[in-house]
Amino acid sequence: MIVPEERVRLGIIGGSGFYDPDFLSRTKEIKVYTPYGEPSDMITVGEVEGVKVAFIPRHGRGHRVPPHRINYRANVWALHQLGAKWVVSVSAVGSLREDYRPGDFVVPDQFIDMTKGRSYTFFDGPVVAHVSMADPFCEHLRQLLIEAGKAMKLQIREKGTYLCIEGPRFSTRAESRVWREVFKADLVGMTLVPEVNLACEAGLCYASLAGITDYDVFAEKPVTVEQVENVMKDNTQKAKEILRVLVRELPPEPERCGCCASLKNSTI
Ligand SMILES: CSC[C@H]1O[C@H](OP(=O)(O)O)[C@H](O)[C@@H]1O
Ligand SMILES: Nc1ncnc2[nH]cnc12
Repeated sequence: MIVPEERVRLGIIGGSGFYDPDFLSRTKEIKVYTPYGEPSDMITVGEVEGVKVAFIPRHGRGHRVPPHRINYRANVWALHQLGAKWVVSVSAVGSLREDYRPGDFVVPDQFIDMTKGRSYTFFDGPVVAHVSMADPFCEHLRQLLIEAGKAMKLQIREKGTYLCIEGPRFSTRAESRVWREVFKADLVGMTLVPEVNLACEAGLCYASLAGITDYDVFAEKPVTVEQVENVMKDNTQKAKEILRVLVRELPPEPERCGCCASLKNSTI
């Protein structure tokens, strides 16, 4: 195995519309080899406010990789290999409630998994692990993201349940009704799972920064890619600014959270 020399504090996974590492300075592109195959793209290592950061666009540059074909294991493994202890995952999501509006940000605190057949674990045997997912996100990192958003006077929602569908199609009206009324989810997207599970297994402090682009299919006009793209550009610029404010407060090592210890007592 080739272990990269670069060491970073923070890993950033860019979602739809977030492919350009232009918010980093002193950049270098590196190829990271993993036991799980190729990450979605080359990884850009650079600095934000003097802090070393690694950036990977989840769908690859130019959005070549659909949500169900993303090599989540390789992406998470690559960031872990680069020494990232903190990972922020940026996503475009649909809203399932009127008061969470396009242009708002949400830092989810829960998720529901409706995906169908992805590679969910690094522990495929003979070592078997069952990590706790009761509180799936790093609370420390969540709070730092919320504070960064508030400092920028953005509408940033402190809680939300992200329901992850398999995609690549959007939900039917009947499905969307179930997500809202039966499951009481707040957001819908296609990429959080299994990224979040894998980050937990890798002992990373992981949080999601979800930018709302649409009202899914319960609004008068159901969501389209065009609609997502219109809002996404603005959300991406705001997300980059939130990240810039975040790194100023990001400690070198996580201290007051349990996520990094989640593998303890999880293996059989
Ligand atoms: C282009 S709309 C659907 C697409 O956008 C979201 O991706 P990401 O979470 O990477 O921002 C959604 O999950 C779908 O993959
Ligand atoms: N309505 C929606 N459903 C699933 N993924 C999305 N990404 C952005 N909007 C979405």
